[in-house]
Amino acid sequence: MKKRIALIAHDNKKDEIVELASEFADVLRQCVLTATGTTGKRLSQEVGLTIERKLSGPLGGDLQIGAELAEGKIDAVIFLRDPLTPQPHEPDINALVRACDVHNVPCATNPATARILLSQLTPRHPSHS
Ligand SMILES: O=C(CO)COP(=O)(O)O
Repeated sequence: MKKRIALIAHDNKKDEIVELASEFADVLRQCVLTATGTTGKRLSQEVGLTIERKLSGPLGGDLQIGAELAEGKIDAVIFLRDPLTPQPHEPDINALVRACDVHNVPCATNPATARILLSQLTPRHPSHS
């Protein structure tokens, strides 16, 4: 069954999620993707991924993804948070990360962890020995 991945990035991290998604585009194309509004728009326009877009984060997108996750509909979350900029919807952000911990869903909050997570989803190529 296809993995269901949520992709989210704060504004200062959007270039990084585009770079990450480009790097792992082959893997991500094999997954069912969802994203918050602006992140999803950039990933579909700049990386060409097919993504279900929720509302923008400050308007409730994190909560929509958190609700799906609580229902068992999300297998992993890539959430590139900006730790240096206050966010008006901080409670929503915390709720999503908390939901990951409650339901034991992998949640990568920085690119280094995201690369490890996405590498695990990369199909192994059989050797031609
Ligand atoms: O704010 C966000 C996550 O908390 C991201 O929302 P956007 O992808 O709409 O910018």
